[in-house]
Amino acid sequence: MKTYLSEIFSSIQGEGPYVGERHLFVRFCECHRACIYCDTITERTETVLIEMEPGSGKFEQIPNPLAIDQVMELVRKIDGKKTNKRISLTGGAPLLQANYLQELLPQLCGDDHNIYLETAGDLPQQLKTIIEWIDVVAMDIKLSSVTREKNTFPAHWQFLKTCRDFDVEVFTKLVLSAETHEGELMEAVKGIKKAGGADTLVVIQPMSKARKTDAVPSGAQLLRWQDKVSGVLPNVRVIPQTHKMLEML
Ligand SMILES: Nc1nc2[nH]cc(C(=O)O)c2c(=O)[nH]1
Ligand code: SF4
Ligand SMILES: [Mg+2]
Repeated sequence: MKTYLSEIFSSIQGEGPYVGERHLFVRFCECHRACIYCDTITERTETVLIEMEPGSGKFEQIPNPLAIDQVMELVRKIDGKKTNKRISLTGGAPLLQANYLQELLPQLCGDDHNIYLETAGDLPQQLKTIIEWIDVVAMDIKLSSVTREKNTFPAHWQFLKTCRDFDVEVFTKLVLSAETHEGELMEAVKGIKKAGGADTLVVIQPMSKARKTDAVPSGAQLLRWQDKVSGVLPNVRVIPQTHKMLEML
């Protein structure tokens, strides 16, 4: 089996509650969504860019698609000394490649890697097929007032409930822009409470300026939303994308 990857690199996790940890990022091509703030190329690429020496800005290119053995060999080469605390599967949408992950993840776990899944959080059926190998799920709850797409709350609730049913560590991430509709935000938070429980961690991630939008939220908006959200779910943190401040991958 083969898959299309866009990048493999080691960096400092820049998002969420594990911010600051060293992670090995494996980025999958292709996505079923089109968030207006997307900062990633989501098309299939001809080659995968591999930063063999972290932070060097120098990339080896290997033609896509990649077989499982090729990915395992690359991971062993880059992370031979196990300097990375976790392997972050990101995209694009890694869950679109669930069949591939069913073969790759047992091998990565066999090498004792901790698996962190970065996901749009809306493909519950695909999640079920690989959840046994996942250690941490970083799931988005997409607001249509922010993404400019149609609402997908029911899929998010099923997804979050699946994480809870399988007892897998999960946190929710709400990317908020200046255009966030407060009613939609509060509906999302109530949905999170119902599907995930009152102890579910909510990370508010202020949208970063992107190619198609510069509607970054103000400090006053973030403070207001943190107050409102914490009225429903007490465990809420505002964490910006720190790797962008550092101009790192
Ligand atoms: N440093 C760093 N941290 C990240 N956390 C989530 C990322 C992503 O693109 O999914 C990301 C990324 O691209 N780089
Ligand atoms: S889900 Fe992620 S990768 Fe896909 S379009 Fe949205 S921001 Fe981009
Ligand atoms: Mg990113």
